[in-house]
Amino acid sequence: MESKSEQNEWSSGVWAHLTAVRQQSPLVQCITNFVSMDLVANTLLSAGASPAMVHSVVEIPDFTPHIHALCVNVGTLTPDWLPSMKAAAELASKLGKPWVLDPAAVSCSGFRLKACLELVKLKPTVIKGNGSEIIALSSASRGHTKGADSSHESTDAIEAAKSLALSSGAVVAVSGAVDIVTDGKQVIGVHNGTKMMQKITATGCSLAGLVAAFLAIDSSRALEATVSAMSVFGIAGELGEAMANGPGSLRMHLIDSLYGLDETTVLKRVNITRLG
Ligand SMILES: Nc1ncnc2c1ncn2[C@@H]1O[C@H](COP(=O)(O)OP(=O)(O)OP(=O)(O)O)[C@@H](O)[C@H]1O
Ligand SMILES: Cc1ncsc1CCO
Ligand SMILES: [Mg+2]
Repeated sequence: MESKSEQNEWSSGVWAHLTAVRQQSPLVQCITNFVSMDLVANTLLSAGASPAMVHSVVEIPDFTPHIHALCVNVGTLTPDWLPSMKAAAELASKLGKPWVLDPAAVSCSGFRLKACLELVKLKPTVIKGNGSEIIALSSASRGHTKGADSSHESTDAIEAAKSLALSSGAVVAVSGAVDIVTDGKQVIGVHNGTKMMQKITATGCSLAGLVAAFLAIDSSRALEATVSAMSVFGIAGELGEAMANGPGSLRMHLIDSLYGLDETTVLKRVNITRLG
């Protein structure tokens, strides 16, 4: 059982992170899939960050030095996108800017798995995937694929996440019923969120973008910033679901709830535990 004071510490950390994002409005470059661009950008705006979907390899040398964080998502990867992703990731790492890798649907082809393994070598600050994605990336093998959806519980991926964190040096985050965050030693569980979020495409991609925004304002504490982003997004989903009639209206209410989140609600709803 988490002690009351530990839970309070997590809650005040989550609120402090959200407040900092709202005050500093970090610029987050997103090289993300076509399905997710709109929801990722709107999620970042609602949280107070500034999204920029800048993809072209020719723009990266000019633009990436100005960003505060980067999110790379391979959900609709083609061979002509990969050089942009690698160039942005390499530059972000070189300039000490935090970046997030979302290995969306990594198991769907050998091409995608190889691309993700190459991106992992470029030192992402955080790797965020669903259970199946983290298991595949950690073992560098495709196994069964359900495309962008997970066929595993996030808790099935704890050992894979720890092993990937240790081999890559990244904090690894697994989204699902319980969001798992690990640096290979500590394992934290974020119990916010609602099942219906799985019925909106790109909620996981949006979460990865949000993690990038939170890293931008606390990059030296990647594990804590990631936990905070996951809790905030989950709480917005919980509040959104209470107003929604189904996934379509949840999408709208999730964005509104994220925008309107206040301190009392955050302090009351944060549900974070140490799992190891
Ligand atoms: N069963 C569940 N209960 C509570 N919250 C959930 C559940 N499933 C997913 N979520 C929440 O939904 C969000 C998206 O996670 P999910 O694992 O569905 O992402 P994903 O598979 O990467 O999605 P996508 O690829 O469509 O972007 C997370 O914030 C997560 O906490
Ligand atoms: C549905 C879908 N297909 C490729 S990426 C994506 C968005 C969720 O990851
Ligand atoms: Mg995903």
